[in-house]
Amino acid sequence: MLLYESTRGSTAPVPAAGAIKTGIAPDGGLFVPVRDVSMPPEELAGLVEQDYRRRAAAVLQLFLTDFSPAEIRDCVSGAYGGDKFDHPAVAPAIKLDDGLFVLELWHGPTCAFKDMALQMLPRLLPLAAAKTGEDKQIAILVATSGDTGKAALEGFRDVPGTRIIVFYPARGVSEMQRLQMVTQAGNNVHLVAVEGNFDQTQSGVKEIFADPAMNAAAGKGGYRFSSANSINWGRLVPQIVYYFSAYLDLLRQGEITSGEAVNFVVPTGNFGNILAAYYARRMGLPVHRLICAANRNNVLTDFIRTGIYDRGREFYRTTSPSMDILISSNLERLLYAVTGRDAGRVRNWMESLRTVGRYEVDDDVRKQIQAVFWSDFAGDGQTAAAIRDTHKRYNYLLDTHTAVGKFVYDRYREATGDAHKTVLVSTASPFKFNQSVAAAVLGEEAVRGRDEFALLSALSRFTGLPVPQGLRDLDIKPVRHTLTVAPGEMKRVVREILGG
Ligand SMILES: N[C@@H](CCOP(=O)(O)O)C(=O)O
Repeated sequence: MLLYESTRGSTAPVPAAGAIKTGIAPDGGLFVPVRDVSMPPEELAGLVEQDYRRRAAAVLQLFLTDFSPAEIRDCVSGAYGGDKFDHPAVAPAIKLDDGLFVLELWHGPTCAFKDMALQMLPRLLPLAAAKTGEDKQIAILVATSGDTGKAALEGFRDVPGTRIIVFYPARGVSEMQRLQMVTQAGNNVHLVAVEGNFDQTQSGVKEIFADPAMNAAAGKGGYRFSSANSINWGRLVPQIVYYFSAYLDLLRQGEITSGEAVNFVVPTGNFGNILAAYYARRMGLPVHRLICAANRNNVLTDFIRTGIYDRGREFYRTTSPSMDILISSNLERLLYAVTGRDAGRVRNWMESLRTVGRYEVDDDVRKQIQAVFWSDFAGDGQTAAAIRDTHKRYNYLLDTHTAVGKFVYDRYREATGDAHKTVLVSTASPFKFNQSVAAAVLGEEAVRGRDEFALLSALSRFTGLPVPQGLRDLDIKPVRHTLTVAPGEMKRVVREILGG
């Protein structure tokens, strides 16, 4: 059975069910498999003609060895079956030109890539709780810069044995993201705005996980904590699937030949999405470079270029708010992998990040990272120009986050001349960031004074595409969540909700 250990080295290894149920390791580290996992080439070849569900089951089974094939099949059909996704391929790879494809990950209920994992985790978590003999309910704490929150609320809505509390930065999400969250229905869902930025919100949640008194209070109320952020291994595995699926689609469409390496461009803030691509590569998926696209909060770009991670910088609010992050949680897993599982070094770096706000990795680590990753960033003006130009050139509308990726892809091509076929990972529907997207394609004048819903209609007319189901009717749904607190009040709120 495949076990999972902590990147900080002081937690006894556990099966996947234990890692998923716990979310974050008790020593503050992140769970990772104790050994590399490979996708056998013959198994990969056998998946070319299969649909997304079969591909997902194959990848998941390699990691979740304590889940039976029948359990995984049920989870996969529940997550990706029926009409949950509004595209038959679930995550289609769309050709823009001979060298560039867009992997659309936003056909799920909340119009962002988070649905790819957050339709799955609510199925895995109750199973994980049962497998580990858990007698308490699971209280899921989430920090969001906009997309994870809604996808987690929707995924866990009324899931028996769970209660979910989502914290978001009060002024750090798009208006559509906010409306999606404040109108969320469900008997087990709670939403709290925090007067702070995403980093403060995420640190607040991590403090709660690490606080013995909070854990005891949750226990008294009949709960144990878990996470639906990408710190939870159960969030990452379903994200590995779509990298395989994109590659298999390109093979099936005859765009690449078997074994041909491709690049992935990934807009990322918390480093979870691109880390999933890195795991796919380690499993044997032919990947040449992973191109990490950042916005003006370019802490990851600086790190990949210099080996210095320094969060001591100004925090900007951008038109790609889901990536407004300066503390990228999942980098810890990458560091663990490239140091050959050196928990001591990882612990020291993370301690240094916590206490002095920066760390610097050794040359060997930096070089290993640079051998795979390349990074650049886009400002808001460059993001808007990428939306406009891509629409003009390909008649294809990008959301702001994907546009950051497109800008960085163009930079990458210019800088390296690399001609490998490239998949641009599209993380959200353009309708979700309608204000910035409409301003980019229709002009600032055309959006001035028009509300979100007028802009949805305007974009729908402009593209000839329907407004996605998940964004319709937000103007008539009742607002159910209005609580706003200071970062220092997050613990109190959790105690009150869980009644410990
Ligand atoms: N971009 C995220 C931030 C949290 O990231 P996660 O992948 O760790 O959940 C968001 O939209 O909330």
